Parts: sequence; C-alpha cells; structure tokens
Amino acid sequence: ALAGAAPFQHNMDDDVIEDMCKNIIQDLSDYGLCVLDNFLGHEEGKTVFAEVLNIKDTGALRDGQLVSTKGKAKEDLKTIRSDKICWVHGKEPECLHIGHLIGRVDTLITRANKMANNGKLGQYNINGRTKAMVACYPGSGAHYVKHVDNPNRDGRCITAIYYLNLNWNVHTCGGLLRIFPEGWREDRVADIEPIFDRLLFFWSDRRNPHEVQPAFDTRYAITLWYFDAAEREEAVRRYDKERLMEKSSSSST
Ligand SMILES: Cn1c(O)c(C(=O)NCC(=O)O)c(=O)c2ccccc21
Ligand SMILES: [Mn+2]
Repeated sequence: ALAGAAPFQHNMDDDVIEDMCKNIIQDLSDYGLCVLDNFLGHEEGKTVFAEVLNIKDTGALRDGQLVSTKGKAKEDLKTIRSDKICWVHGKEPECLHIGHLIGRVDTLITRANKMANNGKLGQYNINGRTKAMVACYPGSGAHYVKHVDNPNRDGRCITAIYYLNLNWNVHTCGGLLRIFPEGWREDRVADIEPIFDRLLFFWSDRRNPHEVQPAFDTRYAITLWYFDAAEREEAVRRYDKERLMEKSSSSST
C-alpha cells in the first residue's frame, strides 16, 4: 500500500455479506424496500461525511430540481431553496472514502443478484449503475415533491441511498423520506428517517412513489441507481433512435 495511505477497512467477512444479502433479497421481495443500519460503522461513516462536507465547501454542489416559480412570490423562492447535487465517480482523490462506500454497496448488490433465485434479484440481471449522486438539502424547508425515480423504463431497477445525518431528529429537522409502496393499504406508508450510516434500497420504478418532506436542517445523502441489463440496453437503443430521428428531422427542415 502507498506509504501513509490509510489501509481501508478489511473486506467484510463473507458470512456478514451473505446475511445482509439474504436480508436485502427477503425485504425487497416482501416490501419492495430494505433498510440496513450501521452499514459502515461510526468511524468510516464519518470519513464519508467529511468528504461530503468538503465537496459542499468547495461549492461543487449545483441546484438539483428546479423550484417551480409559478404562483410563488419572489421572496419565498429564496426561503425554499431546492436540493443541491453533484455526481461523484468515487475515484477522485478527495472522494476515496465515498469510493469505498460505493464498493461496499456494489459488493452487496452483485452478491444478492447472484444469490437470488436463478441469479436474478426481483427478476433482474444487474450489470451496472450510475455514478454516485451527492445531495444536500439546505435547512430552509427544501423538499422533494412526490415522484417515481424511473417511471418510463430507463433501465434503473434499484435505488440505493446512504444517509449521513448525525443526530437527525425528524420532529425538529423534518426531512423524512415517505415512500408510498404500490399494493400497500391506502393508509400505509413507509417513513424512513435519513439517519447517519443508514443504507436504504428500494425498487426504482412505479412501485415506489416517494417524497422528501421539508428539511429544516442541512440534510445529506448519497444515491446510486443500479441498472437491469436488458431494460438498460433497450432504453439506450430507444434513446439512440430518438436522437437519430431528431437529427434526420432537423437536417431535413
Ligand atoms: C436530490 N434528489 C433526491 O433527494 C431524490 C430522492 O428521491 N431522495 C430521497 C431521499 O433523499 O431520501 C431524487 O430522487 C432526486 C432525483 C434527481 C435529482 C435529485 C434528487
Ligand atoms: Mn427519488
């Protein structure tokens, strides 16, 4: 190892991984979502949090969703600033601990996909993912309207969110993630508190509409979206065709 490079946490031992994977497979098939707490452990969680704070301090975070301006007076737009995001590979020198987190989640998802019946997790064949989206909600009532991550088969099948918020209390800080799982009774929702070192998985498609309720303290999370090979390939093909059509129609005009 490079002199002075902190040797990252030894690999999780196998039966710990196996256990977590069984938990993920069981919960995703029963509820469409799965929560793993104390995922990295306190010390490692804090190294990831420190890198996210550094990203924020360097000003790399950009406005996420557009705050709808219609019907809102100018001044209250400022108060409800929206989420801010940036995309991280995990190989950047200032993001090595985020990279380590990504590797750990990759290990789980890959292993769970192998372990699930006939090598598919919820009938998926997971072969890739997006980069990591680092998100920050400034504590000014910023929220995220109810939405589905992947409503139109863009290839994303599992959303993985890692929360970084130390001593988060939803009663005073808000920022609750409320999922409205399809098929649950009308009055049944899944309320997930964005607490430190918590890892959440859920199906990315229309089965899991969800919203982030207004946050009154700074709220950080890192999201990865995992791809199903077939759905992604089909989505890319569709996208390329659309671009081709656009080009041919624009060139013919
Ligand atoms: C900032 N932010 C999000 O927070 C969620 C989201 O669903 N978050 C759930 C959560 O943080 O608990 C998103 O799904 C999302 C999608 C595109 C761009 C930004 C986005
Ligand atoms: Mn979402």
